[in-house]
Amino acid sequence: MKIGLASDHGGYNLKSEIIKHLKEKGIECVDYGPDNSLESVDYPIFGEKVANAVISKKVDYGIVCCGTGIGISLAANKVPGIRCAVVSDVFSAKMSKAHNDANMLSLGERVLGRGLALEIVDAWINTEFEGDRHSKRVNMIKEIEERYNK
Ligand SMILES: O=C[C@H](O)[C@H](O)[C@H](O)COP(=O)(O)O
Repeated sequence: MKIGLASDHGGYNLKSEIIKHLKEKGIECVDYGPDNSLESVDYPIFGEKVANAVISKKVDYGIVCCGTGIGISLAANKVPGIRCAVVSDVFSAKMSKAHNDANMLSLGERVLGRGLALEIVDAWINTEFEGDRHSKRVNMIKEIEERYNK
């Protein structure tokens, strides 16, 4: 499994912790920036970078972090085909994969402690999409996207 990650300054430290954690598990990580936490940067740039990497299949999944996880997920979700879930608990992390086939996860460094954030990441990467009735609903989301992207 190959995961693309990015953040803004508000999520930089959490992103770094997640990369360290995933690498310890032998999971390949591609860091789409930023390279340091000192500079204030704009989260849409980094949300789009990872979303693009997911859609173009450079990576299998994306994980992004900002202060709340909200702004960077909103940006990522503008890329057609992206289903980026902002998650703050383990149950929602599992469901975002099992039912919604989320291909990106977004976390808020100013919301979550390190321990919970890493548990969320583990739950998310270890959960599979269940398909079945959920496939129909995910396809309905794609159809909405197609209607508005003409
Ligand atoms: O949704 C947006 C994120 O939480 C940003 O990380 C946050 O808005 C950045 O705020 P500031 O520029 O005040 O650090």
